Amino acid sequence: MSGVLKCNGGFGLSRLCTKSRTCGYSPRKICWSQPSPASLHNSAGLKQLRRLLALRTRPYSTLVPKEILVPKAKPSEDKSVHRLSSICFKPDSQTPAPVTKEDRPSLNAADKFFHQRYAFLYSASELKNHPINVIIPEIVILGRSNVGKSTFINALLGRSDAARVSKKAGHTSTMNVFGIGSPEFINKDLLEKGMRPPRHGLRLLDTPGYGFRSHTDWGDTIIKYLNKRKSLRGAVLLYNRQGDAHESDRKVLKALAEANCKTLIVLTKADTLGPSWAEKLSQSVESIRPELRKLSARQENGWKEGTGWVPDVYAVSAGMRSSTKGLGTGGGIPGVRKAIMDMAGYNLQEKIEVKPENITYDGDIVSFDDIKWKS
Ligand SMILES: Nc1nc2c(ncn2[C@@H]2O[C@H](COP(=O)(O)OP(=O)(O)OP(=O)(O)O)[C@@H](O)[C@H]2O)c(=O)[nH]1
Ligand SMILES: [Mg+2]
Repeated sequence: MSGVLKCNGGFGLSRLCTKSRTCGYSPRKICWSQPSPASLHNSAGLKQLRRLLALRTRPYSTLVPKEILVPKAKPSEDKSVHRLSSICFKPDSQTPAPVTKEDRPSLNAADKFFHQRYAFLYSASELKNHPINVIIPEIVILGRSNVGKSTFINALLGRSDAARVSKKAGHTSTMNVFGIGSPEFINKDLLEKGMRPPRHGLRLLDTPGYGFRSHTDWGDTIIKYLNKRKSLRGAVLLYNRQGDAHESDRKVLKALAEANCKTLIVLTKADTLGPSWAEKLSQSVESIRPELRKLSARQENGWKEGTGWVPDVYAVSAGMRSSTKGLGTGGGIPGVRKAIMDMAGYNLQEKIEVKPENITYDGDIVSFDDIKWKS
C-alpha cells in the first residue's frame, strides 16, 4: 500500500492517519485479525477495514433504523414558575392568590427562619429509633415514591445537598430528620431536668415514599409515628402536579385524618406543566378539595377544613436544575415555608412570634403531652 490511509473520523490509525494529532486512538488497540495487514495491500481489504472503522465510529443512532428511534419526550418547562414566591390556591379562587405588599414581611420572616441554621440530625427506620423530643415542633413530609419529597426539603432549606434526590423511585428508605431555624422562640420552661436545650426551632422529616418501589412495612411505621409522636405538629402531603389521588394517597390521607394530624397539601413539579400551568393546577386543586371534604365529614375528631386540613392548596417547582442563584427562593417555596411555620405554631408578622396559646398560659405546670397546641 502506498500513500496514506485516511481515517473516517475521530478514530483511526494514528500512524497512518493524516489527523494523527487529533486522533488520539492508539494503533495498538486495533484488532488486526480481521482484516490482516497483508490484506490491506488489495483494495477489497482496504474497503473492509474502512467499513470496520466506520462501524466503530458511527453513533448507535445511525445503526438503528430511524423508525425505531422514538425521540424521548421532554417535559415542557415553564421557567416563569421558578420565580414565583407563592403559588397558593385559596378555596374561592381558580387562580393563584397574588402576593401582596402585606404578605411580604411574613414571607421574609419565614425565609429568614429557614435559612438561619440547618443540621441533619438522624435517620430512623422505626418509631423507637426517634429520640425523645418534647419541645421542638416536627413536620413530616409525605408522598408517593418519586413525587419530589427530598427535593422539596432541599428547596425549603435552600440547599441542594441536604436530602438525597434520585430519578429512581424508592430512593429514600428511612425517615431522615433535619433541624432548622433558631430555637429562640421555643418555650424552654417545658424542658425537664437533664434534657439538652433545643438547638433548632423546627424539625423536618423526609420519609420513604409509598407506592411504587416502596417498602412493605412503610405503612405501619408511619401510622405509628402519626399516632404516637407527641411533638408532631403537622404533615405536608405532596401530590403530583396532576393532583390525581392514587389509592395509596387516599390511605395516607385517611391515616392522617384518623390521627387528627394537621395536613397541608402541596402539588409538586409545577414547572413541568407548560405555559397553562395555572389552569392545570387549578383543575387539580378542584379535584382534591372534594375528597378532603368527604373524608373530613366522616371524622368526628375535629379533622375538619381549617382545623384538620389547610384549605389553601399550594404548588411548588422545587427542582433545582436552573441556577444556584435562585436556589430555594422561587417556585412557590417561600409561600410553603410560611404555611409550614403556621402549622408548627409560629405567628409570622413583621417578626416571628410563638402563637398566643404558648405564651399566655399561666396555670399549673402540665406535661408537654397534655398541652393543647393550635389545632
Ligand atoms: N422538574 C422538576 N423535577 C422535580 C421537582 N421535584 C423533584 N423533581 C425530580 O423528581 C425526581 C424525584 O425526586 P425526589 O426528591 O428524589 O423524590 P422523592 O419523593 O424523595 O422519591 P423517593 O425518596 O424515592 O420516595 C428527581 O429526579 C427530581 O429531580 C420539581 O419541582 N420539578
Ligand atoms: Mg426521597
